[in-house]
Amino acid sequence: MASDQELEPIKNAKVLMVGAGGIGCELLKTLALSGFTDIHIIDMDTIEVSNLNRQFLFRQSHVGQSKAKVARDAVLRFRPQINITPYHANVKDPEFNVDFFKQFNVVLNGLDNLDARRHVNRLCLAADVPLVESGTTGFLGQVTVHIKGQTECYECQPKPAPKTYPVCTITSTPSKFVHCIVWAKDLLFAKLFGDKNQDNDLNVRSSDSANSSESAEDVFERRKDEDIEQYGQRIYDHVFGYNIEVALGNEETWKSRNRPKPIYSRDILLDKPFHQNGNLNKDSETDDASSVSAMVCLGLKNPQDIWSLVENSRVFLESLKLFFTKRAKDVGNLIFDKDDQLAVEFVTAAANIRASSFGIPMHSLFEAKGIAGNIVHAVATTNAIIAGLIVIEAIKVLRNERNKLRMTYCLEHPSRKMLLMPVEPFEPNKSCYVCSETPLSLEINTSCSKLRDFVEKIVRNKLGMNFPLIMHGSALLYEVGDDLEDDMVANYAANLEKVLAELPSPVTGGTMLTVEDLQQEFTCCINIMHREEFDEEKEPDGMVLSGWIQARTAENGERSAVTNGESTSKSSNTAVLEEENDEIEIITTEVSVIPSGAKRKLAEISVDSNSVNSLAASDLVSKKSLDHGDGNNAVVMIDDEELEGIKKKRLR
Ligand SMILES: Nc1ncnc2c1ncn2[C@@H]1O[C@H](COP(=O)(O)OP(=O)(O)OP(=O)(O)O)[C@@H](O)[C@H]1O
Ligand SMILES: [Zn+2]
Repeated sequence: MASDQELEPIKNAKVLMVGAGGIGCELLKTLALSGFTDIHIIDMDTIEVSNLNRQFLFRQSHVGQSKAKVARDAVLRFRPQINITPYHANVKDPEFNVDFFKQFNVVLNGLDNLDARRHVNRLCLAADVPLVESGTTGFLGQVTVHIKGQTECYECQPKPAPKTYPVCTITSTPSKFVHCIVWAKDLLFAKLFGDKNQDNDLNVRSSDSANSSESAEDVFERRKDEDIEQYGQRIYDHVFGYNIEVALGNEETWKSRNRPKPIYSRDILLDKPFHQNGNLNKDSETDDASSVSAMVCLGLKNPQDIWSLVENSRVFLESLKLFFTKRAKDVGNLIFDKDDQLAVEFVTAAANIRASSFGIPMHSLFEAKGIAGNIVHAVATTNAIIAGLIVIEAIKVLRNERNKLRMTYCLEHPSRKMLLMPVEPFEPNKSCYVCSETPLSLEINTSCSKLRDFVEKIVRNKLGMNFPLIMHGSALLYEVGDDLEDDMVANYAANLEKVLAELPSPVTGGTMLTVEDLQQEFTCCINIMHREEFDEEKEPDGMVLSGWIQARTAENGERSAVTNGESTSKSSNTAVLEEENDEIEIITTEVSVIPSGAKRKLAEISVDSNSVNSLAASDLVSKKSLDHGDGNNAVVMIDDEELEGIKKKRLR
């Protein structure tokens, strides 16, 4: 039992929790039961049915209500004497500025995306408030402590890039089910139901147009004289039949691979009644677009069943038809969403038919949804363990027990009979552009790239700034803010459309730009280097940001640099475990959010499409990672020798 004196720093502490989801619910409960009396909590979300299995402060009747507010009410029921202040808001909102952060003794993150984590990290640095950061993915989890000037900040280690697949694997030579899912989701689904202006590398030429001298017709366009059934069958035959035959013509490709088999709807659905077993669900007629389901229409009930090729073909045609008849308003704007039942049905069916063609085992809708949505099912126990560890570290921070601070990793399999691995925190990375003053370098074609490209791709996406201000010497090139004069707004808008070298204060090779985020109170300098050409596949942004290298470790010398993680907006608490330079990465990935109108290159096609969030365990744990199935989950095994190595890499 702790003495009154020991409890004093806890009782007097004012803490900020960010996120009231899986970790957040556990954390709020544990804080309240540990003696904390002044807790502020920010969460921007409302409660969803899918949260109820693990976010135990919420009940069915709370669905649709603010997570932060309901969590507060639930905890006050068993700890009525404490103060909990909820904010149903985005932590990136301007009200949560440096002054707001300064009122807290410690900030505790229970977030699920890189964007928000980076933002909180910067505010904690600017306000000089310690941050306890956390993340879980299935059985894996981690808690890290970040104190300005004493330990690494959250961004000291660059986050790994999302897992990507070579374009040709996706379009021509899939060998795993995940390749078929990526094809179905990022190419076929996007082509049929998404923004027509997006880049898409599906073969759009049919046999008719290939033979004709006229310019190729896009086979994915519905013809005027075609009913929806005919259209669906034509798409089916094109993507699973004709395109495979075309691919088979390239003999070289198949010398070392199994040849795929073209599949035509007439061969699969021949003589089969349209609705199987007579169990068509006639009651499925509904006007509610969100509940439209091909499975319901076809009487397929169990999402864990693996459908036959005939069933997959039926679901493919039915879901395509339903999109064009019941969800016609959405067509043209759709982005795959794991919570969109009809989209998941279509993608499952399309991926399975393609898998069947390439001799790859088919999967159930449940499994396909998990792969397409990058879902690693959350484990409530991991969240509870991690929340407990956050509170332990928070208490050490409040008691100023600097030497006792630990970053702790929750493993899937015990190592030396231990499931939890504590590691002393690292010192700050001297080349971190966030917590040190090291300038970054940007290679860019200053005579073609516009200021807008620089702002979108570098300042917002790579550097994660929300309210940027860009200066060249004393000349202001760009600024965002509510209180700007009209002529300044017009001036900055005009600057955005100018190429760098033609700005009022020209930006060319050798220019040093200062970029500042007024809300995050974060400044960094970027050394501009002019470069004429970029490799479209390897450098799709047409610019390369560098200078942010990994810190030295005592034993290994320089760590190799990995690329920056991308910023995102909405996310889900999902994860993959990836190999990177022989080290383990625990990565929280996010559901695709493709900004409307944004064009994506095929080179960027990935399971999680465009964003990754990492809690960089990479520098701590050597690994043997056994990839299971489609690479979404991996078993971590750490042997004794490796454990010794970890111990040696401690903060000096
Ligand atoms: N920028 C942000 N501002 C405030 N809260 C945020 C922000 N980003 C994420 N969050 C919150 O962090 C919490 C993370 O919780 P969790 O990882 O359990 O995700 P979830 O959305 O509840 O569940 P799932 O994604 O698995 O359906 C969510 O409640 C989410 O609303
Ligand atoms: Zn740093």
